Amino acid sequence: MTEEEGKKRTVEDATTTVNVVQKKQHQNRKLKNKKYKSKPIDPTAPLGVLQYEIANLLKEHDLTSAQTENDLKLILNDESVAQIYHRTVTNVPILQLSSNGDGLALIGHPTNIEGKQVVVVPFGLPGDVVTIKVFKSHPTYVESDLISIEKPSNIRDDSRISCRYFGSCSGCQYQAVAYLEQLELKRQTIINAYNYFASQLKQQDKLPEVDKTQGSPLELGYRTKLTPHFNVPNKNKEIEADFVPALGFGAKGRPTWRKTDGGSYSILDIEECNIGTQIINIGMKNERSRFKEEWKKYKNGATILLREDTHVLSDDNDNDKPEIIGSKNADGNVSLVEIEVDNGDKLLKTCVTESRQIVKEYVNGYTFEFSAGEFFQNNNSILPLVTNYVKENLSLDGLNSGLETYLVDAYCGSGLFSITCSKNVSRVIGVEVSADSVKFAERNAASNKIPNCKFIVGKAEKIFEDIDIPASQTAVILDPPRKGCDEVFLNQLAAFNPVKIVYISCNVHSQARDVEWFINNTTNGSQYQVESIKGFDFFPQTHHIESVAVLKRAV
Ligand SMILES: C[S@@+](CC[C@H](N)C(=O)[O-])C[C@H]1O[C@@H](n2cnc3c(N)ncnc32)[C@H](O)[C@@H]1O
Repeated sequence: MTEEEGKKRTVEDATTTVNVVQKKQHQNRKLKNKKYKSKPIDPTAPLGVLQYEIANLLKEHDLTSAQTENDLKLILNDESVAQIYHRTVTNVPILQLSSNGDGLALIGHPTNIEGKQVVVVPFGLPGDVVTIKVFKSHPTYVESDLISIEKPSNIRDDSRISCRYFGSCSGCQYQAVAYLEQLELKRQTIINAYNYFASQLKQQDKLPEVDKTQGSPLELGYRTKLTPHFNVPNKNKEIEADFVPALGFGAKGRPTWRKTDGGSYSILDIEECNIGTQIINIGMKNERSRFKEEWKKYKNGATILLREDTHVLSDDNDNDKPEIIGSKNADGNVSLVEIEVDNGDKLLKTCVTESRQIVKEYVNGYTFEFSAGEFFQNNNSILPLVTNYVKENLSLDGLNSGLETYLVDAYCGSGLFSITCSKNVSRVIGVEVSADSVKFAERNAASNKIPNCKFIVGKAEKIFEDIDIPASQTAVILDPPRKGCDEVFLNQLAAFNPVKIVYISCNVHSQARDVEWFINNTTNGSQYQVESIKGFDFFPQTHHIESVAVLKRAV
């Protein structure tokens, strides 16, 4: 610690001592009777994962949870105690990164001289030394706002930040970090996830080393879908004649004590988003102008859909020109972006705002159509790399050569993996709960001239009702939503006993939980080994990571 840092620490400790005295004085006052109500949390959702991260931080620093508890009853019932908790703290070293991309640190406890508080610092990077304002308390941690960076981390380079909203928008966390470093941070998120949620497999030495994260070919301008939203003020609230609500994304690092003009304090007004594609940003500009006129028609808030639609332009056939429907500019013309890609194709991009409108994407030579409001992956640039990787890891080509091979695509959406992995497979069966997506999966198989795909509407486990393909010649793709697979499905998957499982997930925590449960708790699970785990960076500049785990039946 430098002399200057030492002085700051002394000031902080002195403040803490004064606060303890103040707190004791206030303890004698009559308390109101507000109670803290904790809400149930999915352990694999960000707040659930935070509890694992806190436990890990305490272990590393030899602290007990009793030493870091916050007295919520006191804070809720005595304003002056709340003021003691919610204070500015200087000279705070950021120790770790949460999987949500926030810094984690330990600060002195305001009412327990022996204790510490765990503090979450948005936009803090490990190695930063920062000044923070604590503004909200929870039983096991406090939330803070980053006020200033006293000493930057060696992975921080603020000159890299290319978005004017970075630091107050909840969308991106890592714009100040070099891209290769971002990939390493995300690899660490995967390692941590398996440590927390597959700890038995870790202890049993049944987990491979996590591979290097595959980067996205586009680091900015990649998002083909954005959904800015707005809230309408309560009709009893007086508003200025020219008032327009904020239209954008969740605000972060801007707590209620820092009020701004207009809109809800929880939504940040956004005019452009530099992780969005060019046409999505043009659509955002168009729709913002329209929204200024039209927001009063809405009783409550709403979300505006901006989804990129792509057409390959054919020079020689005028009849092939696409029907152009999409977001219009102030002159009433549909906004278009024309680009030429490496193979010489000319692509025409529009921005669709109607959730039922059909849009197109091109992946690895295949064309996909789907309803704009339904699920489709959001970063087209990385899809050829992911689909190739999944295909290679199904290893259907080399499976007992001469025999027929089969693929089951559970949670198949509009057929992305079924279709891109269908070559050299005898049959593909996809299952998907959304009937609309299944309709498009069938249509996509037909338009791509893939005759061997069949799709079923239903929950993933429906696939096992009448399965007539041999498990020893079958590989299974899983790509569930964030909450992961349920036990009913995993039990039936294990009973079916396929040779290979490729599990793709946008929530590596539920993936790790499912992989451990499948191997250690299902009938045939112990026959499987985890062959590889690799991250794919679908969302550069953000904390999100897509993880692909490959499981192989060893016997
Ligand atoms: C992450 S998306 C993956 C879609 C597809 N694999 C793709 O990459 O385009 C998850 C899909 O699972 C579907 N889904 C959600 N719960 C399901 C369930 N219990 N059974 C089957 N499909 C489900 C959703 O509708 C969604 O299309």
